[in-house]
Amino acid sequence: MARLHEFADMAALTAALAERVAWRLRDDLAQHEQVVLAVSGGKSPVPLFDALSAQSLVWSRVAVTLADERWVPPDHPDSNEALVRTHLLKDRAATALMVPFWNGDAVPETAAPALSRVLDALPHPFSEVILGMGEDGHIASLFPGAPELAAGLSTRASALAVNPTLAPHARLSLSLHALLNTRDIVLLITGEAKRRVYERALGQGSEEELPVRAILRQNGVPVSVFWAP
Ligand SMILES: O=C(O)[C@H](O)[C@@H](O)[C@H](O)[C@H](O)COP(=O)(O)O
Repeated sequence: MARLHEFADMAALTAALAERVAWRLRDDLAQHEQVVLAVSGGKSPVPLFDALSAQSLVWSRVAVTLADERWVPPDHPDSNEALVRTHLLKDRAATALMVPFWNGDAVPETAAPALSRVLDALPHPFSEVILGMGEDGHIASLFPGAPELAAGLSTRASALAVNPTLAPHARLSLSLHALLNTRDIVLLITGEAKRRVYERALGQGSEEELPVRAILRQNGVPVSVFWAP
């Protein structure tokens, strides 16, 4: 069951969420030598990344990885790795370890097995998975209508290639199984349109129609929805 946290604006949301994620990482660092934070790309998390990079914690023991990657090199403007390196792995967080998805292969299909092995070797469960959501209800790169969606929702492999029908770029995404191997999930959404999608996802319908339902309907991992207009 998801818990909704509503804020008056993005500034208030960002401040509260940065404190919360930092608290969780510190708490886990007190008990584990290395902890893992998995983050989504896209526009929504940029202010959060900036705020998080100013948080004081032992970042050298934090591995930062992705929920998904657009299959473009890190010097491409759409690269999620570049977004994370630019906005999160700086200031106090500059010493965090980046675990990228991109390996230079021509297509993500050939990269998925090796990435799954890299991800499986990281400490589990992850400390936190921070997800965004598209207006089509996708999370990570689990897109409605993608030929790989059913596999993404059911495979035990950690990573899979996805070829969205509408969104740009082939992708490499964590599977639902990997997204749920965490102590906590944050779903960060902004604006009225995504709020309506979220409300709709709480109602009846399939996970294939709105993949975000797959995390809202499970009870194994707490999900906190952070929303601002
Ligand atoms: O790389 C990506 O595209 C994502 O990780 C994706 O799942 C993103 O979180 C949503 O599309 C929301 O994106 P915005 O925040 O840009 O709306």
